[in-house]
Amino acid sequence: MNETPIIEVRQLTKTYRVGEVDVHALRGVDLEVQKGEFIAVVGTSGSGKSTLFNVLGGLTPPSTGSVHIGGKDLSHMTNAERTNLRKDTVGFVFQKYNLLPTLSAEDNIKIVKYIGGHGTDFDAPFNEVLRLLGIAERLKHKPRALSGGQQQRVAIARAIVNGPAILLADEPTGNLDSQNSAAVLNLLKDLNERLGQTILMITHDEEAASYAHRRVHMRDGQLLQ
Ligand SMILES: Nc1ncnc2c1ncn2[C@@H]1O[C@H](COP(=O)(O)OP(=O)(O)OP(=O)(O)O)[C@@H](O)[C@H]1O
Repeated sequence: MNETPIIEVRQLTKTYRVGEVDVHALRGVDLEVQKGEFIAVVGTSGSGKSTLFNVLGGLTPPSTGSVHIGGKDLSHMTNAERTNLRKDTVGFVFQKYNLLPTLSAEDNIKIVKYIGGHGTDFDAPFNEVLRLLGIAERLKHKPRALSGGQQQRVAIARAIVNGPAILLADEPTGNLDSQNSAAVLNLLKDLNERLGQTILMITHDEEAASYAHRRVHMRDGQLLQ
């Protein structure tokens, strides 16, 4: 028996109105992602990757078509439900790490647990995340004392520490050299293989995409699978 996909996108379109011109960023996208998959969405600049990411994360409303996340129809969600989706179901990682500069690496991760209402109970999964981070000796350091790759790994830990069903990563290695990119991609792979984290990663880098189980190509607002 097939499980319900964790992400199910049907005939999704998104059109932006820019002055007098319609920009068709997504033109009928279909996508199914099963729980535990690690998928790379590859495509050139302007192909619609970030728009897809923003729609999946409930940040941008689609024009037409449907998106189900964890079996729930995004278009039928209230604003409050969409906020909860961003808080509990989807973890985000961006090209820029967006860490708080005055907090240590460890507190950057822990603060999300406080905000998320999960209290101070730092359970086994949290400790496993810290272990997989591979920067145990640097956790007390502020972000500026960490390399870009280390900062991105902290940002990834922060994104998943509340156990989101899906991790959306938009160009997570876009600012990194090849050594730091490999460290970040290996962390994503470990999280997927060891914790079963579902990951959707956007990239224009084929090398980065090779870490995923499956890659789909985006061109002119359409997904070629
Ligand atoms: N907020 C917006 N308003 C108007 N047009 C937009 C907006 N966001 C994206 N677009 C347009 O939609 C198309 C797809 O953009 P999108 O950012 O999704 O592509 P992308 O593949 O993520 O590109 P990049 O790799 O450069 O980030 C482009 O033509 C872009 O100019």
